[in-house]
Amino acid sequence: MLPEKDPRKTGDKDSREDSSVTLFREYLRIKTVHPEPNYDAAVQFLERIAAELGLGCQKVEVCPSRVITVLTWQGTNPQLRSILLNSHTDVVPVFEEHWHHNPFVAFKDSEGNIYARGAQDMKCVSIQYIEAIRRLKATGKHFSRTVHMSFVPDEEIGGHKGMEMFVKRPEFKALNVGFALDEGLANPTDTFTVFYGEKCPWWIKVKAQGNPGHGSRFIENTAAEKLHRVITSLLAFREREKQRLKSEEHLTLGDVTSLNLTLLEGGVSFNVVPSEMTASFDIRIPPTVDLKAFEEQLTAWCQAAGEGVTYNFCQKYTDQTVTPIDESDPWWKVFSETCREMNMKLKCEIFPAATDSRYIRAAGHPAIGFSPMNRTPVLLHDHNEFLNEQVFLHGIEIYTRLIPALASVPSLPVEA
Ligand SMILES: CSCC[C@H](NC=O)C(=O)O
Ligand SMILES: [Zn+2]
Ligand SMILES: [Zn+2]
Repeated sequence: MLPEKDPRKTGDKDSREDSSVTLFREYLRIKTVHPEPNYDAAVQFLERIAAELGLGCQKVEVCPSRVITVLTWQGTNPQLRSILLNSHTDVVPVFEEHWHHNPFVAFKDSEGNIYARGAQDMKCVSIQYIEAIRRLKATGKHFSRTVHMSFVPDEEIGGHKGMEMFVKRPEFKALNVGFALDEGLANPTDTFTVFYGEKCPWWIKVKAQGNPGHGSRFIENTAAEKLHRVITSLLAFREREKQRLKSEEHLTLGDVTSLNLTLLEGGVSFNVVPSEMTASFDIRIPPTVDLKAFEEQLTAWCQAAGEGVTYNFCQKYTDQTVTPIDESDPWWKVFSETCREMNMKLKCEIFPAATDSRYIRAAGHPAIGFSPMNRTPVLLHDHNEFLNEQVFLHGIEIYTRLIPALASVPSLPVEA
C-alpha cells in the first residue's frame, strides 16, 4: 500500500498549488462520512481557521456530539442584520469499489480535477467562503454588516440534530440573520443554477392488512393485493408527473412531484400468505402544490385499495416558504446584480431535494442555494464525485465579490 501522502496516490506533482486548493484538499481528507462522521476533526480544523483569520469562533452543541461551529467577522455596524454563509460538514457514504481513487485522499489528476466525497457536496463551498474572507481581510477591508459562517452537522440525514435544532436556539436568534447563502447544485453548462425554494420531503409508509392463510390457496383480500393497488395508483401518478416534466420544456425537476417506491417489507415464509405488508415511498412536493389536497389524494388512493390500508408519515415537511427573487427585494437585487457584473448567467429553480435552507427559510430568513460550479457535471452523492480546481478557484472570486456586496446592503426599513 502506498502511504497516503505519496504523490502517486494524491496526484501531488508540484509545490506551486494554490494554497486555497491545498486547504480544500486537506478538508476533503477529514472523514466526516456517515454513518460515523468524525465531526471532532472538522471542528478542530475550523477552530484553527478561525485563529488564523482572526475570526470569532462559537461552538453550539445542539445535542450530544452535534456541534454547530460559527465563525464570525464582525461588521462596522453590528446592529444591522447579518449575512449567514451556511455549509454542512458531513458527507454521504461511498461505494469504494466504484471509485477510481480513494474518496478521502482528494486525488488531483493532470487536468486539475479533484476527486473526493464532498468535492461538490459541499466542502468546496465551505472552503470558498473561508478563502474569500481570508482574501477580503488581507486587503484590510471592512463592511457594515456582520458575516457569519455556520458549519453544521447531519444535513445529509435530515438536519434534525443540526440546523433544525440550531434555528430554534437563542444563539441562532442572536446571529440576527438578514440573508443566508447555502448549497446548490453544479450545472454542466456555462450557467449557474440558483435555488430560491425547495420541495417538501414526505416519506410515507403504507401498511396493508389482509387475510392470512396457506400459500397454496386463493385467499380473498390479501395484504399483497391491496398493497399492489396502492403501489399501482402511486406509480401511475409518478408516471404522469414524469411525463409532464418531459413534455413541458420550461419545467425542471423542482416543479413536479417526484415519487419513488424505496422499501418493501412483509412476509415470513414462502407458503404463508402474510396478514400485513408495507411499502414506503419517498415523495418530494413542489412549493406550489396544495399540500392538503395532496394528502387527501393519498388518503383516497389508500381507501380505494381496500379495507385495512393505512399510512403514516416518517417525514412530513410542510413549510413552503420561498425566497423572493424579484428585483424589488434588496437582497436578491444585490445578489443578482453582482453576478451580472461578473457576466454570470443565472437560472433560478426550486431545489429538487432537501437542504438545511428549508429550516432557515422557515425561521423567516431569505436563503439562496448556490454552489458556484458551472461547467461541472452534477455528481453529488455519486461515484467519483469531483470538482476542477479552476472552477473551485473561480468560486472563491465569486464570493469575494458577493460577500462585500451583501455585507454592504444599506440599512433596510425593517432595521430602522
Ligand atoms: C429529507 S431529509 C434528508 C435530506 C437529504 N438531503 C440531501 O440529500 C435528502 O434526501 O434530500
Ligand atoms: Zn449537501
Ligand atoms: Zn448531499
